Amino acid sequence: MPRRQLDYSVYLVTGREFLPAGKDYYESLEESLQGGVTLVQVREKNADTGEFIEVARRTKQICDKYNVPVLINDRIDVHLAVGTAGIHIGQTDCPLPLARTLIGPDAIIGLSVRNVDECKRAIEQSADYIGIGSVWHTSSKDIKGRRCLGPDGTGEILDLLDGTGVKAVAIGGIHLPNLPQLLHGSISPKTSNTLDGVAVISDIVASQRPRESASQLREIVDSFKRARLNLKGQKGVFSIIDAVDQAALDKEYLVKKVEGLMRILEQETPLINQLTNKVVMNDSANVTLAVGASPIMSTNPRDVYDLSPAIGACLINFGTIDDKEGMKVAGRQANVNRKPLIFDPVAVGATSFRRENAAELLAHWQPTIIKGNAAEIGALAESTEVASRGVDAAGSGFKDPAAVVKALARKRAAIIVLTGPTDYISDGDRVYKVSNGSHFLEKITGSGCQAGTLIACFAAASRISYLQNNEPFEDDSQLVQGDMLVAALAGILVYTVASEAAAERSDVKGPGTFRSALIDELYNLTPEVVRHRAKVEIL
Ligand SMILES: Nc1ncnc2c1ncn2[C@@H]1O[C@H](COP(=O)(O)OP(=O)(O)OP(=O)(O)O)[C@@H](O)[C@H]1O
Ligand SMILES: Cc1ncsc1CCO
Repeated sequence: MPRRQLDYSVYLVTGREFLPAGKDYYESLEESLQGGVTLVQVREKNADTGEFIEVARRTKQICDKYNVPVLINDRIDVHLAVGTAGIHIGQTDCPLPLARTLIGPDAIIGLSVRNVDECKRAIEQSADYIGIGSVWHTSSKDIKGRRCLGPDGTGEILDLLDGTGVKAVAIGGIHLPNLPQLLHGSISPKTSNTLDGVAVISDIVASQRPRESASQLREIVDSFKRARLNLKGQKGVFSIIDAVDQAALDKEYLVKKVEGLMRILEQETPLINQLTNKVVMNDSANVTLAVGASPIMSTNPRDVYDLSPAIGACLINFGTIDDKEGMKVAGRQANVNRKPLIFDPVAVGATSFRRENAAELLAHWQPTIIKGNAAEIGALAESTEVASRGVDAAGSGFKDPAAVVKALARKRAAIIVLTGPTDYISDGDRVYKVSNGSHFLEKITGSGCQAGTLIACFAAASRISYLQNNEPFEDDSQLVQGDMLVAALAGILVYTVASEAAAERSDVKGPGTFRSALIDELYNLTPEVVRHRAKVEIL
């Protein structure tokens, strides 16, 4: 008989030590079940055997009322005494094959895994599920300086589970604000496998209102699962639903969408917060104004926190890495407030300092769109095909740029924009190729940074378009609402088309006059000119 299937969506791990003062454990447990907890693990680190059995027995009694299964942390004897659904063991607890012989074929066994090797062993030993962690630092477990996996490390492990039937939950530092980031950011790069649920302790146990806490977590997990079902198969991260899908493959349709977004920017003037480098700050603010949006270059952690609810999108460009704390807060708040977050990892491949900073930021928040030149995208993709020369890329580029952007989009669960004489944009499913632009863009500093700024402006417009029209799009659990693939295309197209118009002007004599002509042409650009000049291919 196959073992019972559990619903891992919101997996509560108990911890009486985290209860708020005056809150009773059983009362808190019952409220959390009413809020939608789907599975409970009784974890007692300090109780003696008799007390553990008593807590487990009463926990099971309450969970039975809600038809929610109970697992026991570590202690096979307690599981056998109480007759729970199974056990959860760690790497240093009773070995899984021995545990299986002791508890029989019908009970569930879950195993904690911290890396790919432990996951492979868990599959070999036929664990029913694995608990992947720690995803982030947490006060409830001593992880002794071990590196946290982050959403992408979690995704690498999920790749191994595809087709095995082994289920997976993530654990460690998971809270309501970072839950969407985790769910989306951990979609596995090769097989698009996803978490079956998340294990939480303090968000529920330490809450004065565990019912609300559990129900908010449940809502996010449920809507994420619905969205994945809607995406059917191997679609990209931000794929739109089938009705629009065919149309999205049509160049005319895309250009029309870009035109619509240009109008929205003019009408709505979204505020774009840009944590960017000292070299380009002024030009970036001016191109923002030229397309109708409103720039603010705020970097102070408190300030970016307060601004986040009011902005249309946030750009993080670490060209001069001056404000890392501000970048952390701004990115995290963009995720919390579901605002598009555009990451421009300037010269990330050039130094280990930059690589480490990019890794730290990417473990802290989930970008919506990542934009870079060939060296930057190559560094993030861990490819050695393109070297960097400071902030520029050296050499002729990738042999198969479309494959690079597609794979990285899947790995990072973000839209990827690769700039250069030809630009490639992908959501992990489709790839758009844009052949507009001017060689003068290579002769002014920060053209890539300005392209990133414009992508942020159009991401804000795309979100507004979604909110205004309730456009048919993927489920509400998406980290950011609106078609971010079209937004990225719009930013690149508008910038490169305006650069062509600027380069053709008779008063443009070189990079200096080109630089100011470019701002004028962005300001004067009409949707009709974009339509006329657009060189977009759908690969
Ligand atoms: N030779 C070219 N012909 C046409 N367009 C170009 C050319 N080189 C760059 N571009 C365009 O310029 C913009 C910036 O791309 P690029 O790859 O040069 O960025 P970058 O190296 O990050 O720049 P920076 O470091 O100066 O910010 C993109 O929109 C790209 O399409
Ligand atoms: C030149 C330069 N140095 C750091 S950032 C920057 C702008 C182009 O990326």
